[in-house]
Amino acid sequence: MADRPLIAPSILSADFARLGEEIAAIARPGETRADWVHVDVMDAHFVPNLTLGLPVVQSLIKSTDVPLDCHLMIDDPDRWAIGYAEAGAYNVTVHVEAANDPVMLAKNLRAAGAKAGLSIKPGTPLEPHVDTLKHYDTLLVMSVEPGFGGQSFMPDVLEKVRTARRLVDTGHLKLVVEIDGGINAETIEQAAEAGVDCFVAGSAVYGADDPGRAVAALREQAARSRRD
Ligand SMILES: O=C(CO)[C@@H](O)[C@H](O)COP(=O)(O)O
Repeated sequence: MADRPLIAPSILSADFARLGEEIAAIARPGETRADWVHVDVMDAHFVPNLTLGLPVVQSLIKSTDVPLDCHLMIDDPDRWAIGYAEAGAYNVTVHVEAANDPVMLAKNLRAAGAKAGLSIKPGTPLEPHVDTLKHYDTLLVMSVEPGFGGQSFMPDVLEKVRTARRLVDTGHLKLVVEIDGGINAETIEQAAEAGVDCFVAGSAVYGADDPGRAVAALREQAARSRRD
């Protein structure tokens, strides 16, 4: 398990006209600093929303030293994901429902210098992919249907988190278990109890008056609730 809970604010809930400042607000040294910046790339095909792509990510990488956690909600990630790794993204996550050969893609992402992540939608079972988990650095369990921020947390997915936690702990895998969707002061405790390492939070961070303080508060709450 990660030494301390990781908090990854999702810039989907930030002001896109002031992205640099919004990231700077969670990048100052100290407890208010985010561990990763979560970047939701959406193509209006895999999900019914359109956000940003590689040129914006390239600019963000130049503008911050907080590692970028790129979550690709796009069709054909086998073709597009590598560009994010080559641009210097810290972690590149693709959807198991979208990739043709997610294991090969993970190998290519690692060869390009990035961590490789696999994401699963709420309705996608984990079991068929258990044997492949050793090929990934992160497992992003979606706790809302991907596409939009501000949705309600789906507690049913916690069973998948518990399974993933057990597999990581018993198999000594170096896999960060990440959760995304509806994480806030009310829901983070159950996610932490289930064994999540990294918490993506959009509206709970960027909807707060002080995003940095929200990061610190979420991390503290998760730390109190995690099982060690
Ligand atoms: O990937 C997604 C949505 O598809 C998420 O990253 C959301 O952006 C999280 O936002 P909140 O649910 O925390 O508001």
